[in-house]
Amino acid sequence: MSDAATTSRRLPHDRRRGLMLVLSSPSGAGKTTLSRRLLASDDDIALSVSVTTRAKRPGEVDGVDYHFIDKPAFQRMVDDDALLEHATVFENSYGTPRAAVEATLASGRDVLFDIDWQGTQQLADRARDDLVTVFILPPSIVELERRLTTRAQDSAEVVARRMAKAADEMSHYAEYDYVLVNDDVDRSLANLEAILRAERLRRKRQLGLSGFVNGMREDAGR
Ligand SMILES: Nc1ncnc2c1ncn2[C@@H]1O[C@H](COP(=O)(O)OP(=O)(O)OP(=O)(O)O)[C@@H](O)[C@H]1O
Ligand SMILES: Nc1nc2c(ncn2[C@@H]2O[C@H](COP(=O)(O)O)[C@@H](O)[C@H]2O)c(=O)[nH]1
Repeated sequence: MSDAATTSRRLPHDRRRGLMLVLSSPSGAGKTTLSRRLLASDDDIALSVSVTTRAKRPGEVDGVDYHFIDKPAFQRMVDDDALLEHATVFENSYGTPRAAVEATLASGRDVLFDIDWQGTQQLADRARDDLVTVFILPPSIVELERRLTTRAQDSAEVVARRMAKAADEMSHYAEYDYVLVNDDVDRSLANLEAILRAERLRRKRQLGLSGFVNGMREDAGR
């Protein structure tokens, strides 16, 4: 369909307040996999690319997967209040650059976050109304370890450290709006898309509704 045709089908209530969709999980449950699939299928949502002090994994691209920065640069961003939230996870620092998130929301698009429970709590303190939070559980602990191992991007020691923290991470699932058990990727993606579709339709996010309804009432009175 052409742009003009799409535009002409737009109704006044299609103007939306952008939302912030957060995915959290124990390491290896599938956040990155689901994020990539969602971003590929939906043009109205953009990833918040975090800054981190952790080393780049094979295949990761600076500016795409993360902004890889050193500890002094991270501390400067904290001091300048340039991060919406930040946390130490597995002994590395991670944070969400504020400017990019604000620019995306201002352009009318939604923002996707792949962050841990500490960052989610900080975002909730600042913007609960705009936040939709999803916790992703693995089908089992054995499967979680299998996924971390077969991903083959971390040493055995790093995998062991992440497995040791998994139970603690998972204990936060009840703080989230939605929980998905990521057994089958296609099914999880479909469920994530359903959550996003429904959340976009919440009355509080549809900005032009009163003008739209008033216009119809005037038309009906003619
Ligand atoms: N539903 C699934 N079934 C089988 N394998 C999966 C599934 N979802 C993800 N995987 C695989 O599990 C591994 C870990 O997934 P992924 O990197 O997406 O996890 P993550 O939650 O982003 O981890 P981290 O927090 O460490 O970044 C990858 O190799 C991925 O291909
Ligand atoms: N609080 C934040 N947590 C973040 C951010 N970016 C990533 N993360 C979380 O860190 C762990 C480890 O990630 P990995 O890429 O090293 O495997 C994972 O739980 C991420 O969700 C962030 O900006 N803030």
